[in-house]
Amino acid sequence: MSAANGRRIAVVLFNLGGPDGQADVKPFLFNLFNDPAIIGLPGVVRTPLARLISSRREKEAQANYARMGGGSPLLPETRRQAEALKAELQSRRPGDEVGVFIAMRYWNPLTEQTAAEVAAFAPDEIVLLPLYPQFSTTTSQSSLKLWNETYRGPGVSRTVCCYPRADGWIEAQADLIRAKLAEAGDRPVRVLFSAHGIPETLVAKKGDPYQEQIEATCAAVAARLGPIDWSICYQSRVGPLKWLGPATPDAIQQAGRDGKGVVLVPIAFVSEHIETLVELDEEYGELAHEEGVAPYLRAPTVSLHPAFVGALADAVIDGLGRTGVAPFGPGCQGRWKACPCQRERRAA
Ligand SMILES: C=CC1=C(C)c2cc3[nH]c(cc4nc(cc5[nH]c(cc1n2)c(C)c5CCC(=O)O)C(CCC(=O)O)=C4C)c(C)c3C=C
Ligand SMILES: [Fe+2]
Ligand SMILES: [Fe+2]
Repeated sequence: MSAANGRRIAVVLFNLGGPDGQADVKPFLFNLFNDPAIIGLPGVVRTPLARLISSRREKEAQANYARMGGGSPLLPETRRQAEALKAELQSRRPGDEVGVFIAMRYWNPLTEQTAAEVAAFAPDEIVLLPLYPQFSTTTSQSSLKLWNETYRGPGVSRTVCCYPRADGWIEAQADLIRAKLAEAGDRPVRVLFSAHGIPETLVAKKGDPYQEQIEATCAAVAARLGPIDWSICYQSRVGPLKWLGPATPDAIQQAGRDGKGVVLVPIAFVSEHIETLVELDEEYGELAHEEGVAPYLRAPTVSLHPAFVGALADAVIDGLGRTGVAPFGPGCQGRWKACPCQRERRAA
């Protein structure tokens, strides 16, 4: 089926998902820890372990979600981004019929439901677009793998693997940080780019490009800001493995020892949720206060920033323009080392 004057284009946005209410916390955590991309053990061990961890973690996680009204704001935030992207794409391609869908990895709307909705939309073309600027086996690859195993409808698929240095993404970040630097005035501050951590072994043994892409994003944002004091740190550590470091709390303490305030910048998230509103604002805000780190300012996530929405639209249009069966990263569907983005990286 084709739109009257053009093509039917489905854009599928991928994100992690979050519980809608308190009763969803445990099954959401179970889905997360039962993902082989998160716990790389055979199912016979992983599934009971996921049950155990989700039971043990439930109360504490529920208390954290309760601080945001009971559930995660991630889905409503992502819906607003989907609407903004749809409006932008419709204005850029008035002849096409565009549908923007959301597939969450661990909570509703889950991949299976979205795959059925996309199939019913009967697209001519599909662009798979993770809401993770930096590619990781734990996030984008996990979502894309499940999508490719699940979707059985029509349409030619193209994948946007990642966009760690996309112009609009970098500009949106820089713009939001500039506002916080202006708020700091002449008080000395360090810009701390805080990324969600992953276990070190994923980088060392699986060659996960996440850390390298985080570093690429931070360098690009810092370059656009001009001379500033900046460093990178990693938040949200879970479990017994060694994670990427330095840890964000340590970096905040270090800033204090160096006599600096902090502008904290979430650099791997594109919307607000538990990891920004509770962890960065409340938990680390308290730590900064105890450590006498002042000012402690947190840049908002890029959310609906027009430059960011523009970057997503650019990525979709770029993806649509790629021909053949190797668009923007089929390599990222489990074979990301062969992806064009990795070739660009090696050439840089
Ligand atoms: C760049 C984004 C993310 C990476 C990389 C990532 C890896 C990762 N996460 C966990 C464990 C948890 N993550 C949780 C919440 C959460 N994680 C991300 C993003 C990334 N995770 C987001 C956007 C969210 C928020 C969802 C929401 O509900 O608002 C949680 C649940 C919260 C908690 O209990 O702390 C867990 C657990 C691991 C183990 C991992 C890599 C191995
Ligand atoms: Fe996470
Ligand atoms: Fe790629």
